[in-house]
Amino acid sequence: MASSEIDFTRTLPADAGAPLIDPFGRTISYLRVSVTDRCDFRCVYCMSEDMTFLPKRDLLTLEELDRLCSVFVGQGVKKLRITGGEPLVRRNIMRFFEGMTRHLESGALEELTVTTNGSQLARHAQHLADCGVKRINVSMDTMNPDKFRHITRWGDLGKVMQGIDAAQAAGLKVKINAVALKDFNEDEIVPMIEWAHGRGMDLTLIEVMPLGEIDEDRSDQFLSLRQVRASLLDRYTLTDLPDRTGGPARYVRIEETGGRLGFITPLTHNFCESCNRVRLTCTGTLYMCLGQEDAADLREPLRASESDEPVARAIQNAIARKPKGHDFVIERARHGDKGNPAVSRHMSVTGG
Ligand SMILES: Nc1nc2c(ncn2[C@@H]2O[C@H](COP(=O)(O)OP(=O)(O)OP(=O)(O)O)[C@@H](O)[C@H]2O)c(=O)[nH]1
Ligand SMILES: C[S@@+](CC[C@H](N)C(=O)[O-])C[C@H]1O[C@@H](n2cnc3c(N)ncnc32)[C@H](O)[C@@H]1O
Ligand code: SF4
Ligand code: SF4
Repeated sequence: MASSEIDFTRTLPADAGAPLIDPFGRTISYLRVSVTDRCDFRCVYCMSEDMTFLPKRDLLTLEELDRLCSVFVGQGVKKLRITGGEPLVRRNIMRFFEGMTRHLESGALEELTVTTNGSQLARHAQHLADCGVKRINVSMDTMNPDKFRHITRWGDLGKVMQGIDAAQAAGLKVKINAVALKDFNEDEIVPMIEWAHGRGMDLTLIEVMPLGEIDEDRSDQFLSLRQVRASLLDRYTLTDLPDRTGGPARYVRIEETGGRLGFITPLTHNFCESCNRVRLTCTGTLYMCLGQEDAADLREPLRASESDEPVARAIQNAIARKPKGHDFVIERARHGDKGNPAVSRHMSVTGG
């Protein structure tokens, strides 16, 4: 079998079933997988313009990714989010989605989903829906085409909009993610709420996090969502909702629009105590926390044996080292420390 082909006959490992529980008693049921570090955009808060991406030979093949994800599913992972870089630019990525469908069909996996910049969505939306994807997150920080080109360095907002149209036409539930950026989209938050809710989409606002070196100073970008929420109260009635998606967002209902608005505030609100996730990179490195450097190599045990046992054991050992939480320092993000981010890798390595 060619290495890029997926063995659809492979089911869960024989020793499946041992749940992943970390030292703080948190059950790990959510795996975020960055299938590529490459991207067709260069969002200014995420990457520098001149990025060096991994050589292709370092990447896990799609078959290896399939095998690794299947081991996680065998160990109790119920939710899989495919991210990147831009996941939809990875060659033949739809074959990977097709492969994961078997775990949805067996009931072992409850949710298969994707976070995308939307640039390639128009051509993949129907296929994603056919693979059992029900909802997706699309990142979009502005509705102004010129500002969009500026923030992504060269992205085409029209294509993203076509992608969102195609996703909704395919029956996918769409959530829009927008990073709240000082002096950039503060004045667009209300129009984006009206637009998203008018189309039946949730909107989630994200605070900038200090990950990876970029060309700009993050102190110029940081906008506190506490401040945003306070200013929205002048206009809207916000009702706190208990809703949880398995993600870190805290939601409110905006009574005037009837839609949901999420806030992801990793710096000002600590949601680590209920953390349920770990992150796998496209090279098979497992990060036990978005905000820490510690990681475990799963590629070596994966390649060392035909049996899934060594890698299953390596995953258990890694979970036993999962830290309590991140050490993001608000002041560092707010006042800047351009040359010294809290975590040296870019967000695109783990996919957020
Ligand atoms: N600090 C921290 N931030 C996170 C974590 N998970 C997600 N985020 C942030 O949330 C952003 C949006 O994540 P998404 O990929 O849309 O996923 P999500 O919000 O978990 O998705 P839902 O399943 O829709 O709740 C990420 O880019 C990160 O910025 C986490 O575990 N810790
Ligand atoms: C790294 S991207 C990967 C998936 C895809 N390319 C996209 O943009 O949706 C995932 C999310 O991380 C967010 N993100 C990237 N860098 C960030 C940072 N430094 N702080 C906060 N969010 C960031 C993006 O806005 C996006 O919503
Ligand atoms: S946020 Fe997503 S689209 Fe933007 S540069 Fe990072 S990986 Fe690419
Ligand atoms: S920062 Fe780390 S511990 Fe906290 S929610 Fe994110 S991954 Fe979990």
